[in-house]
Parts: sequence; structure tokens; C-alpha cells
Amino acid sequence: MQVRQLSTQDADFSSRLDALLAWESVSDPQVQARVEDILTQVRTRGDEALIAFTQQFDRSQARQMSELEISQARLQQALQGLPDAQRQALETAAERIYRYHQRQRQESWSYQEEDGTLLGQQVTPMDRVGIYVPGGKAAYPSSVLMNAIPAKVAGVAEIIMVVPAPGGELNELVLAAAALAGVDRVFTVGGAQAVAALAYGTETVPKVDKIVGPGNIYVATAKRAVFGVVGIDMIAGPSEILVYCDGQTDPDWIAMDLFSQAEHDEQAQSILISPDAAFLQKVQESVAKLLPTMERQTIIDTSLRDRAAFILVRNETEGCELINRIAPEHLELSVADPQALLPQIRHAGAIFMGRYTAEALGDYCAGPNHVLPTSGTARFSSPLGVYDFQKRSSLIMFSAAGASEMGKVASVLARGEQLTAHARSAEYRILPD
Ligand SMILES: NC(=O)c1ccc[n+]([C@@H]2O[C@H](COP(=O)([O-])OP(=O)(O)OC[C@H]3O[C@@H](n4cnc5c(N)ncnc54)[C@H](O)[C@@H]3O)[C@@H](O)[C@H]2O)c1
Ligand SMILES: N[C@H](CO)Cc1c[nH]c[nH+]1
Ligand SMILES: [Zn+2]
Repeated sequence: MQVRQLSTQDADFSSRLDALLAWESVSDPQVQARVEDILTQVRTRGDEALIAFTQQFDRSQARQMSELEISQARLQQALQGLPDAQRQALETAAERIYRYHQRQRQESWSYQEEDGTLLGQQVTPMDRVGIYVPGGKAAYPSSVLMNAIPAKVAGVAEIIMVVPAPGGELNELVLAAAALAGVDRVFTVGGAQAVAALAYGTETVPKVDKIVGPGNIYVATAKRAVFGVVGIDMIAGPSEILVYCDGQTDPDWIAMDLFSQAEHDEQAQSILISPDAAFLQKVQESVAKLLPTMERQTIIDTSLRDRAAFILVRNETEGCELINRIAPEHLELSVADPQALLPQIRHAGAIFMGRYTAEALGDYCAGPNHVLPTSGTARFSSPLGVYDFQKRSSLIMFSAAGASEMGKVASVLARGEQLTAHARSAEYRILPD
């Protein structure tokens, strides 16, 4: 297995990189068309279509929605039945995620002007959110915690979770994580049909205000399509890792870090950038050596073949420019002094600093959220956080004196816009001299 080798000095470097990064390279017209059809069917036929797609894509035997909902008693049973080591690991991760996210909570604020006018912002939690927990090619109890804990910290009243259960098989850790995090309802449906059910509502699945969470390209494409009907957090599609290395880290470590994201999905993307050509070659040798030892060799192999690249840069500055252009979901700065590089990094979902900071720790238990923007959307999106579950309303309360003063300003501007009802509404409140 030879990973694609690029150099910034190649004449066609830019176009080859663009092709490799393009959203359309994963969400192609067939995916788009299939997702559109699924959304329409679930919107118009509700539960019936949801059940049919779950049979088709997840090999489910279910004939009615009651078979696709997991009771609270079953969630608790999963939590009580966990082996000690798993329960402890889950609780440690949950506690660290909770502690980190508590710092993100935004509070309402206001201030008063000299004439008594009050201005401010009232922060309120969302009423009902849908969390997508992936489950096609792997089970993700960690994603239950990463989705639900910030929603809880924000004070969301009702959390509806969807998770596919291929072949009808339930994952005990996923159910236990839902119990631990306090999820209100769990439906074992996935893919675009689950996104549609949450966005439009069905006879059984309640319509939510916002859908958050990661998923494969069908999920990411569906979330993008329903935005506007509901809120979404971001595009959190197939995983990505970009490692920048000065050439001094053990090449086996770097190869495994690249595998760690490639093993999620054939469409995951792993990129290594270095100014050291000999090091890139060494990592290539580590890839060849380690790949046959991997349980998910086939997925990793396809992902590396189709979507990976090793990129030779002239120097560190050029490396940082390239990082910002790619705007990866995960960035590892595997260098002696990562903090010195930090000021040059503007676009990355999460930045893992230093040779010891394997991205995998962030996936489970560092504390920050692992739901992160992909496909270059880290240019304008942030990690999932408490702020995704909070809304802000502006607060405005004029005193009589304040309304009089600002009434004069508003009147001039309104008349400039030829909106006389606006002008006269403001003028009524102007105090006589
Ligand atoms: N960016 C992030 O924050 C983040 C975090 C965790 C995981 N991930 C990504 O989430 C994804 C999880 O993917 P997964 O597949 O394991 O689980 P998933 O739950 O995202 O997708 C499974 C669903 O995809 C649908 N599907 C699969 N093939 C289909 C087809 N041919 N036509 C229509 N629908 C189809 C099915 O409905 C199935 O239920 C991976 O890409 C992983 O990299 C991203
Ligand atoms: N790397 C994923 C985000 O792209 C998150 C995850 C969960 N479990 C393992 N990894
Ligand atoms: Zn991962």
C-alpha cells in the first residue's frame, strides 16, 4: 500500500489537493439523490417509511415503531450490567467531559445606561434536541457522551437520541452511556432516515428544534439538507486527521495516528505534512509494516488509498499555511515546541499538541468535544459545545428619557428609509421640549 505522495513544489499540487479535499468527492450526485429521496419519503410517509428504510439499510426485522424504541428500564439495565472496567472508564470520560463543558456555559447579561435604559441578552436552553449517534461500522458510546453532556449542561429539557442498530443488535455500552448521560428517549434508527424523522417528526419520533452529532456521508448530507427546517450544529462527517511532524517523532506512532481516523470509514481522510522527505518515507514504511496487523485493515487500506496524502513542504511556515487551507477536523502538531506554532494556526477543529498527545485521547476522555467540523468547515464552525444548545434573545427596555432621545435618531433614519410608520411610532415617544 503506497500512500499518495505530494510536494508543494509539484506544478499540479494545488489542483490535486483541491480534488482530494472536495466535498463532492464523497457526497457525490448518487449520495445526494438517495438522501433527497429518503428525506421526502420520511417527510410524507412518516413511521412507515422510517421502518422500511431501517429494514433496508440496517437489516432490521422491526415491523412497528415500538420495536425501534428502547425503554428507560432497558437503558438502566445496560448500565447496571456493565463490567466494572467499562463502567469506570465511561464514568471517568463522562466526568471529564462534564467538567470541561461546564466552563462553556453562557449566562444572561445586561447593563443600564445613564438615563435608565436597560440593554442585554437573555440566554435560554433549547426545548428539545435530537442527537445523532453513529452506529453503522462501529458503535460509539463516546459520541453519546459528547452529544448529550453539553446539552444537559445547557439545560435542554428533552434529548431524543437516534442510533442505528445494524441487524437489530444493541450495543450495551451505547445504551449504558445514554442512561448515564440522562438521554430521554432512544430510537434505534440511523442514516438520512433518522435525520428526517427528527427534522420533520413522525407519528412516533418527535420533531426537534436542532439536530447535532456526527455521522457518515449520508448523515452529513441529510443534516445539510434539513438545515432551516431545524437547526444543525455543523457538518461533522467522515473523520479526518492532519499530522504535522518535524520528522523527530517515532514513525510507527504517526502511522498509527493516521490509521486511528482511517479505521472509522473508507471515506475518512488522513494527511501527513512534513518538511523532512526521509521522514515521510519512514512513515510509509511503518504503514506497510503495520497495516497487515490491523483488525480493520480493509477499511484503513481503502481510506488511505482513496483519500490520504503525504505532503512534503519547504518549511514550517509553508506547513502552517497548508494546514489553514485544509482546515482539518483534527490537527496533531507532532513537534518539539507546538505552542510556538499555535499563533500560526487559524483553522482546525481541535489541535493536539506535542508528540505524546495522540488524537485518540481526544476521541474518548481528554474532555473537549470530539464532534468536530469536517470537510474544511473548521474555517467557520467550532467544536460541538454547550453554546450549540443555548439561544440568545436581545433585551431592550427604554426609559422615557431614553426612548425620547433614541426616538429622534430612529425618526431620522426611518424617514431616510421612507418607512413612515416606523418614524411615527418612534416620534410618539419623543418628549416635548
Ligand atoms: N466528525 C466527527 O465529529 C465524527 C465523530 C465520530 C464519528 N464520525 C464519523 O461518523 C461516521 C460513522 O459512520 P458509520 O457508517 O459507522 O455510522 P452512521 O450511523 O453514521 O451511518 C450508518 C447509516 O448510514 C446509512 N447508510 C449506509 N449506507 C447507505 C447507503 N448505501 N444508502 C443509504 N444509506 C446508507 C444507513 O442508514 C445506516 O444506518 C464515520 O464516517 C466517522 O468517521 C465523525
Ligand atoms: N474520531 C472521531 C471523530 O472524528 C470520534 C471517535 C469516537 N470514537 C472513536 N473516535
Ligand atoms: Zn476516532
